Amino acid sequence: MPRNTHALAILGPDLVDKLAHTRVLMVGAGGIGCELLKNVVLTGFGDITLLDLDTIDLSNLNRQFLFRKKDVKKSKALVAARTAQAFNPSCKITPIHGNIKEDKFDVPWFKSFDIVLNALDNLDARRHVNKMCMAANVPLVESGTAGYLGQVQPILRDSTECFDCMPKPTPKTFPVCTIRSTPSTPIHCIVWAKSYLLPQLFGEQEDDESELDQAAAQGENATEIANLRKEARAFRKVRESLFSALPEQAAALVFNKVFNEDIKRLLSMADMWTARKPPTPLDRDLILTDKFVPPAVPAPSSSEPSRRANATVTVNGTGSSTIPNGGVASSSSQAKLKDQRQLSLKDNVQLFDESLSRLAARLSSGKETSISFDKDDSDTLDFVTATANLRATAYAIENKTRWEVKEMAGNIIPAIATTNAIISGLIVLQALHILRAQATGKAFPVASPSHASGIRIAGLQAGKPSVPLSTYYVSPPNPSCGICRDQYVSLQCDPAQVKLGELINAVLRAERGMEEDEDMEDAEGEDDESERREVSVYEGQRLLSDPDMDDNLGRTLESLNCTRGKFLTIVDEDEVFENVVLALSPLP
Ligand SMILES: Nc1ncnc2c1ncn2[C@@H]1O[C@H](COP(=O)(O)OP(=O)(O)OP(=O)(O)O)[C@@H](O)[C@H]1O
Ligand SMILES: [Zn+2]
Repeated sequence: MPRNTHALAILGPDLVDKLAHTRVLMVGAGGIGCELLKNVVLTGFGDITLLDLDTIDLSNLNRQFLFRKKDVKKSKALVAARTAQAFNPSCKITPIHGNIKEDKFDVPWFKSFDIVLNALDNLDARRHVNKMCMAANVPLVESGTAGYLGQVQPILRDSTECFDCMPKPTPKTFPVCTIRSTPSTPIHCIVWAKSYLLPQLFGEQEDDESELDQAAAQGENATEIANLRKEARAFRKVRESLFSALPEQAAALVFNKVFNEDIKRLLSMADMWTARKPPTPLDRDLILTDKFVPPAVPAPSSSEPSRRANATVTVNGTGSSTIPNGGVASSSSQAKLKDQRQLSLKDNVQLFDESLSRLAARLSSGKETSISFDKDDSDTLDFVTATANLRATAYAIENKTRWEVKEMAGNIIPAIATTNAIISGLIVLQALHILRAQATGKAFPVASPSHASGIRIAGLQAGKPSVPLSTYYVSPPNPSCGICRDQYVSLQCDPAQVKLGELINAVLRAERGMEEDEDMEDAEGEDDESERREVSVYEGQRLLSDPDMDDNLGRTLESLNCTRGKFLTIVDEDEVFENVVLALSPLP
């Protein structure tokens, strides 16, 4: 039986034939990408370009089934292509180990594909591919998964909204004073450890006054801000001791400043604690000799999940305190996996000491000039776990295991192989719908309340196990979208020769329908034409010229760092004409 018998029966000969000649770009060869490549190859797509910037990590193997242990540290794109090639030797797979944002992947390069399938994990790369597909007018199938949820969105220029038509919610942030002075939940302590303490001790040395200026401008408590400024200055001294004192002394110094003196100082601001429970300074010597009595963690409110409801005392005391699931801290939990073990208060102090000296040694060795949080860097994860828990103890907040801290600090929602597999199947179905519609040569049919058949968003929803799949109508483009409503023009030129002024004149001439020899102006733009439009020119967010700023008009594009792959946006100051976006590409 020929390989495509089933595909022929299901899709029909026309579409099957089209697939063999369809050029598809796949961006990302991770969790979704591996599943998707397998599907795309087995469906019968004939010409696949697969791009990924990363190498294979051990932690990928639980769900990225095109990779084996021997492949760790090799290029994802190359290994995935090699593995999938064996599934269908007649298809051509071109792997590229690179970043999709590189300038060489410009608009003409995107135009060379019939369809683009995204299998990415970050907003930045997704937005970039969206823009390139809008500029090149190539259909895009966008996808994402988070735990048990997933979504596949077809994006078709002029027919559907694009990825950027609606603003995306920004990641949650917390007021500075909550993080720095008045935490009330574990995440507040984790954010403090990861984004404040770790950078203060091991990050780039920069003054954090501007963050405080901003907080003051936003009306946060003025005395508190003044105190935080003092504290920041005191930190510089502590940081120096990390590299001059013996490790044991340095750990004690940092501990006492952060978990004792700073907390005492906060306590002295009585008005802060009239409506909330004051923190308890930690005494290092008492903790290490098992004599410290930590403040009790209040029982969780009834809205907490029930498995926590029988928690009685603190999770972080000495050997005698209980942990939420009823065991005794430290001793009985030692049998558990290291990461999932509930640490005692003393364990946390020891973990603090060890990780602090490991991090200090890394900076002292001179190999690194600064260290920032990375969930896969165990020194930073240990440090954040220990310091977040110590702070939580001082504030009578529940402690977290190293495993939980990793999830919370890394904003990680566990990736589920089955979700990726289902979503990858839906991506191929969406691609087939689009290709079939494309073959008719008419506008894409988009489903709406009055027109049931057509392209839709497909998703995997939570909370309804009986109906896991759902579809949604696609919205039309947002008329004010700055990405898909702009006019894109591919501009082939030699940036070393063309000057910005010449370029603007050429565009304005085109707008007035004039021939080149009708033009009276030169590059430096001694223009005396009253009807000339006033325009501003931007590269990305960077302003290159406007009616009052003509310094750059005589400069070449190259000298302005406007080369292949960059976009120049020409904005009509009178808003009569829509923005024109020039996509710079090389001469043939
Ligand atoms: N700008 C980019 N250019 C090319 N590939 C990218 C870009 N940004 C992300 N990727 C790739 O997209 C893939 C996304 O896959 P996935 O979400 O499974 O992430 P992962 O890095 O494999 O796993 P995890 O993040 O859970 O450790 C990754 O392989 C990543 O390298
Ligand atoms: Zn848009």
